Amino acid sequence: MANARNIDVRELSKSFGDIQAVDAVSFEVRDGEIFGFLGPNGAGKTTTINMLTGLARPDSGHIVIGGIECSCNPKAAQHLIGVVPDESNLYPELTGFDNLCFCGALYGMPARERRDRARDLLELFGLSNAAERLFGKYSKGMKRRLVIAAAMMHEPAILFLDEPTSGIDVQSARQIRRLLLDLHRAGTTIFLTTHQIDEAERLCQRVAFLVAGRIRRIDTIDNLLQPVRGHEVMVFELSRQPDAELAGLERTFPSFSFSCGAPGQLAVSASRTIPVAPLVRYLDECGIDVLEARRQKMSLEEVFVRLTGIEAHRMKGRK
Ligand SMILES: Nc1ncnc2c1ncn2[C@@H]1O[C@H](COP(=O)(O)OP(=O)(O)OP(=O)(O)O)[C@@H](O)[C@H]1O
Repeated sequence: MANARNIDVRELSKSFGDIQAVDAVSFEVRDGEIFGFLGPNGAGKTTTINMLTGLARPDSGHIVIGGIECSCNPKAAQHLIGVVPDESNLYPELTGFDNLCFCGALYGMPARERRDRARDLLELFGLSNAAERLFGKYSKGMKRRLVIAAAMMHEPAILFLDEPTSGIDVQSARQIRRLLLDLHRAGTTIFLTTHQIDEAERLCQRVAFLVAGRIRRIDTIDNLLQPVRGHEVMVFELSRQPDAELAGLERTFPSFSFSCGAPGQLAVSASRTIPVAPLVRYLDECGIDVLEARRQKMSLEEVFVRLTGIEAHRMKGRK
């Protein structure tokens, strides 16, 4: 059924010369959810969001936003959406307030209405004190907040954000995540791209894992975390490489799995709590000192690595 706040994407593809940036991607974003598009650099996230927001033309496929087929009626679809690009699209020589009013004018809002809305959004985004300051003088975090406010001027049902917290300080990123959760609570559907797995875990109800232009998996965070729930991993830093002791460890502790990672590192995993003392004693009897033992939190990151084979640190490389 047509719904003013959902997105339906079928078999969407786009290539640049020989590069298949997006390859027959299909997914649905449900009414009022925060949906994350997660993938490493070059996975095709920006190309997808650009097609969804009318900034790039698909080679093939269908995009339906709020029940409107975008290729037939792009203008009507545009009215339903707000877009927060990865680069700022506002004017440095205008104040924050004037930038918002200008965006409102582009959407045909009457002068009074856009001034009221601009004031409300500056308040909501914690920027009232900077309303009359030039946008060019804002800090990076303030700029990002104003760019989101600008995208919300015409009260869109659906908000698109490309890497909303990349390149800003931790506190501003936290503030932006809080704002997105507030918008979500107010009923806005949010589609965001990110290469930060922990951000997706904190914000989204569902995520799609995108690798090399294709979707590997789409599911709720809850379902994705199911296989690692109750699972525990301990990492031991040792005084020497424990390769020769692996067989003995496996015989003595049959319910644990052991693997050697970085030099001098032993990873122990189990589907129950791992007691540290017996392992330390065993290693001590083998003449190996335990320098450090730490419990690893099982997270969406672990699930992503298992499903895609891509290590988390590769996700975090910047362009
Ligand atoms: N205008 C373009 N011309 C040529 N190739 C492009 C263009 N835009 C994107 N690509 C290529 O398409 C692929 C997908 O790029 P895209 O920017 O969509 O990925 P991404 O997941 O957003 O990555 P990032 O996190 O680095 O922004 C990459 O191989 C990229 O080099």
